[in-house]
Amino acid sequence: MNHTIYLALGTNLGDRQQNLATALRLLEAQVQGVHSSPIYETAPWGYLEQDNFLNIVARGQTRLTPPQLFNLVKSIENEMGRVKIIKDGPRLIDIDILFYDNQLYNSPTLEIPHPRMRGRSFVLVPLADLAPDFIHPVYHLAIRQLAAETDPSTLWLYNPRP
Ligand SMILES: Nc1ncnc2c1ncn2[C@@H]1O[C@H](COP(=O)(O)OP(=O)(O)OP(=O)(O)O)[C@@H](O)[C@H]1O
Ligand SMILES: Nc1nc2c(c(=O)[nH]1)N=C(CO)CN2
Repeated sequence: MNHTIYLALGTNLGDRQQNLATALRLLEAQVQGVHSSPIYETAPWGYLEQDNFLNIVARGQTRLTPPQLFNLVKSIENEMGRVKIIKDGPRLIDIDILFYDNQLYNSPTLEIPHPRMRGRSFVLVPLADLAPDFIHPVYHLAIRQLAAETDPSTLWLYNPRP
């Protein structure tokens, strides 16, 4: 059975546009029909003394279960040489699982929907580009409403190089 998933990707180290492209290519091994939002340049959230991020949200279909999908995104983060030194600090690539159909999933290492998306413009604005009418299965609000709660001054459309 195919499941519709939404992933949030972020990067603020090295060649950020290339990092997003590499992560999407690696995802495509196990996720079909990958479609991504426009790229946004976003002010750092949390730990502020770091460079701006590029953020996107991607949708796709997969036969993987939630834990298998989690293993895939972690292996891509590791393969791309992520080094994590500071909480909320700089990273080559960060991939969060936002939704898995409209299911709820909870384990000690994985919670779906992602529990920390509310208030994050860098997640909700690109998500609203792909799925404005999707109803969040916990908050019971449309993504466009959740995006409207966030501060739009913290992100800009990024002009990708060709
Ligand atoms: N839906 C989810 N997607 C990704 N990670 C999740 C999810 N739910 C729980 N986690 C857990 O969150 C942990 C912390 O993730 P990570 O190291 O990427 O933190 P972070 O990206 O700095 O913070 P945040 O998760 O708030 O964006 C992961 O190791 C994972 O176990
Ligand atoms: N703008 C922005 N800020 C962040 C991001 C991110 O992806 N974008 N990720 C973080 C760790 O999850 C911490 N802060």
